[in-house]
Amino acid sequence: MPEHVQSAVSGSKREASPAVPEKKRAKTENKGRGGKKRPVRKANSDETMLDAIELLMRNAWLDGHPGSAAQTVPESFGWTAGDNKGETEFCRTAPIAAKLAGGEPSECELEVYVHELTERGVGVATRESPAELRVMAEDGRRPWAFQVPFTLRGEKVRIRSVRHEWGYTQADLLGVLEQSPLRIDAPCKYFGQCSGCQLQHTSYNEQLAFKREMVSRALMQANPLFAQFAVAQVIQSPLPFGYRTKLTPHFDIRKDTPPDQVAIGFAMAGQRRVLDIEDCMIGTDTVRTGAKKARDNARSKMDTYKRGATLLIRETNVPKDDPNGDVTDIPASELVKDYVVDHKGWVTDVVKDLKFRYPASSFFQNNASILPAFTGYVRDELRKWNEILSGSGSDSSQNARVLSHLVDAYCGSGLFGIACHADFEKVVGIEISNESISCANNNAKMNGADNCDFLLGDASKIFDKVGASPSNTAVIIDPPRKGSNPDFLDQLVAYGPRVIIYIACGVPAQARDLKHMHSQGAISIDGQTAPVGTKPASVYRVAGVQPFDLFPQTYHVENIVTLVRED
Ligand SMILES: C[S@@+](CC[C@H](N)C(=O)[O-])C[C@H]1O[C@@H](n2cnc3c(N)ncnc32)[C@H](O)[C@@H]1O
Repeated sequence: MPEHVQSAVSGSKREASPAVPEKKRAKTENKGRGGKKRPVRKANSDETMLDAIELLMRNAWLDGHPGSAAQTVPESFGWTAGDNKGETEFCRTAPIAAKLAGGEPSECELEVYVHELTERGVGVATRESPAELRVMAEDGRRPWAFQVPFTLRGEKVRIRSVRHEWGYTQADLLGVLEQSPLRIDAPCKYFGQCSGCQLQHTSYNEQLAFKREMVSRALMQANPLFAQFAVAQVIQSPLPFGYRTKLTPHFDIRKDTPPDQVAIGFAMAGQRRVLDIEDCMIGTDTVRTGAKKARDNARSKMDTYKRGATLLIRETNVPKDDPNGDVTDIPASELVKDYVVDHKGWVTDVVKDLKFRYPASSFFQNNASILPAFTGYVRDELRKWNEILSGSGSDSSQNARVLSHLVDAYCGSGLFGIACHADFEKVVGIEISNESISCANNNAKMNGADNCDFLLGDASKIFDKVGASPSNTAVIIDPPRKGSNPDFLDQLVAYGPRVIIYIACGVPAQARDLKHMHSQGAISIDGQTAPVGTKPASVYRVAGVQPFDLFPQTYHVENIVTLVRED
């Protein structure tokens, strides 16, 4: 393990991130100390840890002992799970964790085996080796689990516990005792301290394999029947480093910190402090140049910023001879890279021969290197199904096509609708942000996509505005990380487009949405649908699951699911 990781992870104190899974809430609601009613906490992403433990319990070693490994900390320990003691947590946590894990309370540092990774790339470890876990399973006992970042399956590591969550203890990695053959030296000197990247300690190929597995796992955890969906190999980013076209370093101005010592960078792993980062390797060359200048500039006028300020550096494309000039009539190929640091500035992104213009502060996909493949996949998937459904084999002329209309729901500034417009008679998009919708319409105009009409509104309001038979319509949905909602999904199924392309940056939410559709009888698996009282208007089969790696070195993955209506 690189020295900087070791020094970074040792001695750190974590901040709390409360997590009380839904099923536990009812039980915990009134259990505060001294009879005080504790507020009900929302379940959050730490549940992925519980999912991972659950998986651990269900795997080969513990087969036959299904169910959550979650255990509550015994009251006799003088501490109730879920309490947040912030920075003083460690001194109380370490002995408790040691005891829960079957050791002596004096063991503040423990040696543990990493068996699994959560979908966030965090190791799930126990004091027991795989062989010992098998014996435990036979005895019907459950292990106490630890969450250890920056580890890999099969590793034996030294940890120090930091704080408890439901059924597990968060820990810091102190050192790797038995190293996985998949471990590599992380290229970035901030890895292990910075919260931005979680996977730099393994090769890019391994990262891709991990992400494919995470997509399968998310689907399977939503519904075990979804294990039957074949998840394709993850399409890799052409740039595993130097890909991010947007960086947002932030800083925390504290009363006693001299301006030249204010940390400007990203959140420290597991803490609410900011780590000073001079250079971020996942940024594009242009963005890194911009970030260095923006840092220097911020330092020189630190007194003008408020606590919690954020810098914004975004790559843009500008006319070569006139960086402030109008890009409208200049071909994409003639634009050159530049950067924007003004939150109120404008950005032009280039995706092959298309240009997209939008305010620097608004949403756009942040890995330009993969966008031609990403948008190309959606376009080709629609073309493929158009040809198959038209029964026209290789005939791709527009007249022969079944799919004449495209709906781009959650369209942002029009990326997918415009990228696919040439294959459709009409494209209608919908988006809730006023600013984005006006960009989408301007972008359509700038790219000669005259058949596009982007409307302002909630995605669920699109279905009466399509103006075409559902049998001639394909729908793209690309909601935010939290996914879509039953209202939209039920209307989608009631409308019944011939093809649905569901693009997701939040794969568990996407899996949950598919689960909802399946529970309504709207997804068939092996020709079978879930038994429901009233049959839905349309039934789909999953015709493709294709992950894309838009965010190398991090645990994030984008996933595209194609659903085709069964007629
Ligand atoms: C992940 S982004 C995708 C944007 C676009 N497809 C792209 O790739 O650039 C999700 C978009 O959904 C929009 N959005 C969020 N909630 C929405 C809703 N209820 N109805 C319509 N759009 C919504 C957001 O403003 C955001 O632009």
